[in-house]
Amino acid sequence: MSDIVLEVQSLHVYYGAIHAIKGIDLKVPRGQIVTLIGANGAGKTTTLSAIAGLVRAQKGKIIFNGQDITNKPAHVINRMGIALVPEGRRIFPELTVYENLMMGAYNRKDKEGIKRDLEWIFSLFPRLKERLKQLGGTLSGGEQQMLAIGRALMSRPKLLMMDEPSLGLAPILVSEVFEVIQKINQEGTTILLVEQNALGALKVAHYGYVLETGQIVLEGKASELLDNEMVRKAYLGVA
Ligand SMILES: Nc1ncnc2c1ncn2[C@@H]1O[C@H](COP(=O)(O)OP(=O)(O)OP(=O)(O)O)[C@@H](O)[C@H]1O
Repeated sequence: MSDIVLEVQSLHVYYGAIHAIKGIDLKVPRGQIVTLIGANGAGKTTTLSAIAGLVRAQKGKIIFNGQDITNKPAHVINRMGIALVPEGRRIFPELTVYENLMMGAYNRKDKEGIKRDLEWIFSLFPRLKERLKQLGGTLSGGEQQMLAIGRALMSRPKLLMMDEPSLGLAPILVSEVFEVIQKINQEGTTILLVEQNALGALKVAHYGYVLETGQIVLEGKASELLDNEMVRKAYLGVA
């Protein structure tokens, strides 16, 4: 199998007359964390949505594990192994933590595997284990984010996509989220991470793309982007 899990080729997305994505190319190598950074409205969410089959790609191709998944239905793409943790911690507030996690495993039948993965998620997020019977809506913001990530992991994705997982969290939880992202990756999951927190994202990522008004304006190893003058000025707030 190729070393590239995901390849986006010349992707264009329109919302009516708005040309939101203007020919994006990106690659996610197996086993890595790739981050897509950029300001509000740059097109980060739209890119993830197109990959997940939630918005239509008008032009271009999306290749996952060598298969063309462009404009396939979202549930098919999910079943093929791509999970999305959407922006804003969209968990089910009226379901318990356990039920929320099991929603992520809806298309699995391997009971033993599900049990093993639950234990894995508890080792990543011990607080979820303590709150298993609590309703999702009663969790703190940080715990809901952990639950949203845990639920996505319950589908055992080959590619985990996360949209602004650190957004709106207290600083201590922000570093916790980045630590857990790194741990999930070290334990074998390939990750495409969208973030406005460029510093946090570039510190954990292997490779990064900078998106501005629907186009990639810069890409490189994360360590090089951290040293790049344009990135430092525009995204890290340092000279
Ligand atoms: N449903 C929609 N209908 C019309 N325009 C949209 C829609 N969603 C996004 N857009 C526009 O597409 C562009 C890209 O938006 P997108 O949400 O992908 O950016 P983003 O980088 O993810 O920003 P954010 O962090 O705010 O989500 C913006 O100009 C936005 O206004």
